[in-house]
Amino acid sequence: METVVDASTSEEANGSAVEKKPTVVFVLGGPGSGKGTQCAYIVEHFGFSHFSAGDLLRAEMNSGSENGLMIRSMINEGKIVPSQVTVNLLQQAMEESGNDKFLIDGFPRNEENRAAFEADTGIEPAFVLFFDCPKEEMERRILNRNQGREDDNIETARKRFKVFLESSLPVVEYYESIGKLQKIDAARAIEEVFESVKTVFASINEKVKPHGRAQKKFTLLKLQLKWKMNLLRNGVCKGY
Ligand SMILES: Nc1ncnc2c1ncn2[C@@H]1O[C@H](COP(=O)(O)OP(=O)(O)OP(=O)(O)O)[C@@H](O)[C@H]1O
Ligand SMILES: Nc1ccn([C@@H]2O[C@H](COP(=O)(O)O)[C@@H](O)[C@H]2O)c(=O)n1
Ligand SMILES: [Mg+2]
Repeated sequence: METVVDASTSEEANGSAVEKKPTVVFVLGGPGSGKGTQCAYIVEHFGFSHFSAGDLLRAEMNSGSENGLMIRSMINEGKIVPSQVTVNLLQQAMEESGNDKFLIDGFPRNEENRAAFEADTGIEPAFVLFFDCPKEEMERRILNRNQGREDDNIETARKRFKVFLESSLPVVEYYESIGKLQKIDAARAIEEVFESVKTVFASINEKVKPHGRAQKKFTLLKLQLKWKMNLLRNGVCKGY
């Protein structure tokens, strides 16, 4: 298993140890783009714990909790559940896992999600994976998924896609603007997509190995410049 080192943490300042925060990678992409599928492979290869915000919400919905009815109605309408509910579920799952490396899948879904997670945990993602897939392919995948999800029908899928465009893409664009976005072409076969994912994790590992503060800053600036050049050349998504 390969390891991934967080650029922002395991460093010593003035001889004293700085508190080591967990490494968090946000995994974003439209409904059905393949986030959960790829996360399972990443867990196997890179030792992360995987938490899907949607899965946590569905478990909470089925647990008979006081938020259950509200969550069911939001999910069936493709709407985004208030951040405090989702952030609490994520924080609890992270604490209970005993791990310090997390793939947070399907989160942050909007600016409110992003700000609430940062305010409550003090954690910023090491980087953000974005699975870029055309709408027609995502629709096909959702309608063929067959996992008994109440929201896997054409009507709700279209609502989810609209919410993705209006609320989630701006968050993707935000991470692009600060040089943290790693865009993956998700329209290919599962194995091909994972080859690209592996390259991202391996190259991040190589580039953020702990070294001097000045060298680290220089490396990050170089990376940001490279990502920005790529994004300028390719645009942020498949032109939804
Ligand atoms: N690259 C791929 N090619 C073809 N089918 C795929 C690919 N990746 C995933 N799938 C299939 O598409 C469906 C959706 O994948 P997955 O559940 O991973 O998407 P997701 O992004 O997590 O969706 P959601 O946002 O709705 O949770 C699944 O049935 C999965 O097996
Ligand atoms: N941050 C989030 C994530 C999900 N939801 C709700 O769950 C639904 C399903 O999410 P998937 O990632 O499993 O597709 C989604 O449509 C939302 O209703 C949320 O509110 N907040
Ligand atoms: Mg999923």
